[in-house]
Amino acid sequence: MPSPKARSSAARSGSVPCAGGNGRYEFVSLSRTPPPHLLQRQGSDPTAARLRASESPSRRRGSGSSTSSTGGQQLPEEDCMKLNPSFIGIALSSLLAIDLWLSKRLGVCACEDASWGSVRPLMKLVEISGHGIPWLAGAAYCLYKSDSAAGQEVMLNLLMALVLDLVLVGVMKAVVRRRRPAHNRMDMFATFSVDGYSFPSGHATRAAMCARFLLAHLVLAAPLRVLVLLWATFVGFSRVLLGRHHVTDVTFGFLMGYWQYNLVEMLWLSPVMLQSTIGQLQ
Ligand SMILES: CC(C)=CCC/C(C)=C/CC/C(C)=C/COP(=O)(O)O
Repeated sequence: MPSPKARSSAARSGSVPCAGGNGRYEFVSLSRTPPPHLLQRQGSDPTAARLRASESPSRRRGSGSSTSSTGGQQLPEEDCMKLNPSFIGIALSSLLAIDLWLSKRLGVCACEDASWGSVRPLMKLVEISGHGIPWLAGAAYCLYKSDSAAGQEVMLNLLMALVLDLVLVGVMKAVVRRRRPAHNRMDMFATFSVDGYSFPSGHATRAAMCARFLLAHLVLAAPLRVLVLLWATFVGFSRVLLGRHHVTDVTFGFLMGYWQYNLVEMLWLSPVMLQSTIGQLQ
């Protein structure tokens, strides 16, 4: 990406971005002699060289070398890279900047002194409602108490889904290693070491996956179904309000949790498998 310095000096000298020898953009002065590689291709006519500069990058590709020359000066490859932002690179950096800015602005319960600090205890209750321990304990208890084969099957698969979620999120966090927002206070209860990382939000994956699971396997009245959806949304949103996560951590977490439910359906433990598992335990 062109540095502000590069941009301002380019503006002063009337330079324009143009193609380097390897199809990347360099800054070339319109008022000075064009670089030799442009002159080589166009003879000694600077106007023709300027016209070539507006060609599509794909047409220029393939004529490259590992260094590029500007005004007769050899520039190392890395210097040219700084002047050659790709569209995806710019889009990602912009998204990241918006994400950081928005997450900071929305972290209104990040501490007691924050603008909505008084509702922090309530947000922490929402946090506990989406924590792994109550869900694992609840599913294990329901499995133990269930006296129908269908109920046992559903609860065993919910347990399997919760463990799968912990593993997949743990692996993802360990690979991506994104730090939590700077304004987060690390006062969460019962965390693994990978929970020091931010991407994706484990609460968001669990909320999305469990909401889909409950809606698919429990017979619930319409108001309860709405409540489940509202709960899942609120768990995700509360992560940003508490300052625990960036907006993108939660958005990706929701998508990952939604997809994880598909995986659970694919890996669904059947009654036959259940019988043999119970038989082995007895
Ligand atoms: C039985 C057993 C080993 C349970 C472990 C449950 C546990 C400690 C889950 C971690 C839940 C947690 C704090 C996730 C972090 O969520 P984020 O939304 O902050 O990523």
